[in-house]
Amino acid sequence: MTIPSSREACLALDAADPLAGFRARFHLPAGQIYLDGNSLGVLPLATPERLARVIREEWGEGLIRSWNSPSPESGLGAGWVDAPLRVGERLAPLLGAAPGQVAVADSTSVNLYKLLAMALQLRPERRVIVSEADNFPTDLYIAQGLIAQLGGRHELRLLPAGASLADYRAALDDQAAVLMLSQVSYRSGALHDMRALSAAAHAAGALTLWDLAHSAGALPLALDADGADFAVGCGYKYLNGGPGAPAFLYIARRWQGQATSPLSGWFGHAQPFAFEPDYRPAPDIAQALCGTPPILGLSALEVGIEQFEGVDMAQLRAKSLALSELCIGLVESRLAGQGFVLASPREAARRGSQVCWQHPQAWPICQALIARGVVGDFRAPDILRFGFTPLYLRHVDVWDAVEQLAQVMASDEWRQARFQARGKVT
Ligand SMILES: Cc1ncc(COP(=O)(O)O)c(C=O)c1O
Ligand SMILES: Nc1c(O)cccc1C(=O)C[C@H](N)C(=O)O
Repeated sequence: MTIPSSREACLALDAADPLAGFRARFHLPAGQIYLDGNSLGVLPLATPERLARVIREEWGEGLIRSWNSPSPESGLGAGWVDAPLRVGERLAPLLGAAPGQVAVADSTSVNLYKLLAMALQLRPERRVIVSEADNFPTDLYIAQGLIAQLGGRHELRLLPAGASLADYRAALDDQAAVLMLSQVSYRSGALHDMRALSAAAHAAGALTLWDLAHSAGALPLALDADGADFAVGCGYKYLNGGPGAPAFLYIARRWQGQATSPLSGWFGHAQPFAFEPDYRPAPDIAQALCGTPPILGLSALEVGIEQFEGVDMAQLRAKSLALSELCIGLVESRLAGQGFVLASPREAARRGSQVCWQHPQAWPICQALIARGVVGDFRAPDILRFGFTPLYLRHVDVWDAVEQLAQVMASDEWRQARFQARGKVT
């Protein structure tokens, strides 16, 4: 891609952008360039009204009857009880999943726990979970905790970030039960080849569990076609479901009914409202549910997912890469010699939707940028991270953000930020 050489050239790209119209669907705070949608997505304009309706009408008026399916006679019933599967069904096309394989529930961490335990049940003779040392900590902590609960007979085998397909093939021996990876690295934005790694895992007799926290809504996904066995992901990042939005989980149809969630709550029962004393697992994806669904969070997430209606995911991917290429090109040309080292893969096809820079002063630079209204984030020890959300970011935003970065470096602002308190979220 040729990097636009002026702000006007960026504006021209925005004018020709087929996704430009989607920006109007979101509330974007004035005076900010938000490059953190990979941590917490922005507010869809339709969300407050939808939540107000759910609160006033479904909760306020319908009360307990809102759990039931809508009734034409009484006008009551909001189908709350079906919300985890209904919203899962709406999300499924974005994940490349045929119907009946996606549910929305719990947090990503809890879903990892449930699905990792299920995957291990399906490989009872095997003892190894293969993953990446730089995986998001919660993924590793969940695996460590589960291993301890299972009596310490399993092992977490971690490959370094950047390990090749050949390295994974070598690690996937006859003891490997599960390959558990984040498809896009939260730290570097590196993108794993799901199809090739799933095939490698299957060739070794192992299953796959993919964390799609930084993939869902950020790039086209094809869980079914790529042979994924299990997957989880966050609702509050690129899906714009709001802070603490419920997470999602995917279980390939071939494994449904073959393994049981270790959290055998009543919503995963074959007939929750039969109130039987003994647990009888639902035969389908509902088995991975546990307790009462958080209706307000689910309603907000449903609105977030609706914003993708009419979005061509190939166009979204093309724009995501154009924005990240623009960031790389501009930083490298305008800030050459100022200590910024690209920490994301240079090859576009190997990147998710973020660009990360290693810099010894990444933290104060990040703070100085935030003070100027350019909100990216810092990841210890020395990573400055910019997330690109193609539905609401423009080329000109990238241009302006790099301009601000250049001004931060030219001034002494970042030196002042250095002496402020550390330990905040960004
Ligand atoms: C790859 C990945 N997995 C999981 C999580 C978070 O999981 P949870 O929503 O359970 O906090 C994050 C970010 O917080 C993440 O980046
Ligand atoms: N989940 C988060 C939270 O509860 C508070 C602050 C940030 C987050 C994040 O999403 C971190 C994120 N997973 C990351 O990629 O760094």
